[in-house]
Amino acid sequence: MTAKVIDGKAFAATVREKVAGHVARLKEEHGITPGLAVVLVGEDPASQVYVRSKGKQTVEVGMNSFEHKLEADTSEADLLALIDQLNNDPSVHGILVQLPLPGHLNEDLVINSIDPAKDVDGFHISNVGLLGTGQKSMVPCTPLGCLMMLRDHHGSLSGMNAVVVGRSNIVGKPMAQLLLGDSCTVTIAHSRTKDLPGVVRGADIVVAAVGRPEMVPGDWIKPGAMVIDVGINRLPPEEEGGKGRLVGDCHYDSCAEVAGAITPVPGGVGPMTIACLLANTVTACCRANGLAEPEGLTA
Ligand SMILES: NC(=O)C1=CN([C@@H]2O[C@H](COP(=O)(O)OP(=O)(O)OC[C@H]3O[C@@H](n4cnc5c(N)ncnc54)[C@H](OP(=O)(O)O)[C@@H]3O)[C@@H](O)[C@H]2O)C=CC1
Ligand SMILES: Nc1nc(=O)c2c([nH]1)NC[C@@H]1CN(c3ccc(C(=O)N[C@@H](CCC(=O)O)C(=O)O)cc3)C=[N+]21
Repeated sequence: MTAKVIDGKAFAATVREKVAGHVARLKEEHGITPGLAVVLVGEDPASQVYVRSKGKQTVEVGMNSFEHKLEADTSEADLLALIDQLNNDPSVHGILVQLPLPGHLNEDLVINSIDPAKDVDGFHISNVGLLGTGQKSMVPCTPLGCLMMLRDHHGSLSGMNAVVVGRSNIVGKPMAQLLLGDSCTVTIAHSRTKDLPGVVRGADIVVAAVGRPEMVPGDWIKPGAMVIDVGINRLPPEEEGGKGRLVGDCHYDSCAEVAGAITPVPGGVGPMTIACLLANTVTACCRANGLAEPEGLTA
């Protein structure tokens, strides 16, 4: 079997089109322009690339983009003061603080200082609790993008065995919650899991969010399973120079031989993450203004 390739890049473009339509309507009918503020602390090159790409796409769908770049040695008090200012700015509907933060800053404290209604990452404890209890919340962008692709490819996920490899707060745990919400039987695996190959072999849906290049080989995959590869790993550059190849947490070629469907890296989960960030910003803007929120853009 050769897997169907799930084209996250193309899917993300359709999500952005929907977002752009809602943005245009908000402007025409209500005179409101959704705004997204992105805060970057420090100069991590990968983070700078993502922040630039988010800003560009925010503007392309007609929203306002506010970029705040702070020095790597910014104090916690200064960062909290900026967040307070953004919380109180009515032109800002979404706030994203790029992670990871430099070590001297308390990530939990910073994230929990964001107004939950503007927390478009869905990382605030209040949104985590709402998601865990099946209530309306802001849903983390990466898991939301994965869920959209799974539903689009398969329809109902009810009763399927899903294995999420990785238990981070930003990907693994919220992914498991969303799959549970769609009535999957969910297993969360991690570095202490016994017989990981055996666990993964039982999965109809595999979501790999580990951060280890090409860790999941094809012989762990049940024939016909759906493989969602969240990993973004840059291999060391070759001698000829250049940036080094980008690979996922799954060994693409061998997994694609057995899977029913697979997301590539790049061009899979990554573009969907950014599209869902824009979708969450429109959703937050509608909620803030007491307007009906767009359908099909959240879980
Ligand atoms: N495409 C996108 O939009 C995004 C991509 N990413 C990428 O996804 C990957 C995961 O990110 P993130 O969740 O933040 O990573 P974290 O480092 O926070 O978590 C990694 C998880 O993988 C588990 N793990 C590590 N080694 C193994 C192993 N050998 N076997 C089984 N489990 C293991 C860890 O287990 P334990 O808890 O026991 O240590 C941990 O739960 C990264 O490559 C990251 O770059 C992240 C966010 C967005
Ligand atoms: N508060 C916060 N929210 C995040 O959502 C967040 C974060 N911090 N910190 C970092 C991770 C990582 N992340 C990615 C988003 C898009 C791509 C993406 O678009 N990747 C392209 C390739 C990009 C390239 O070539 O480098 C692709 O997969 O096709 C990747 C990774 C969001 N994250």
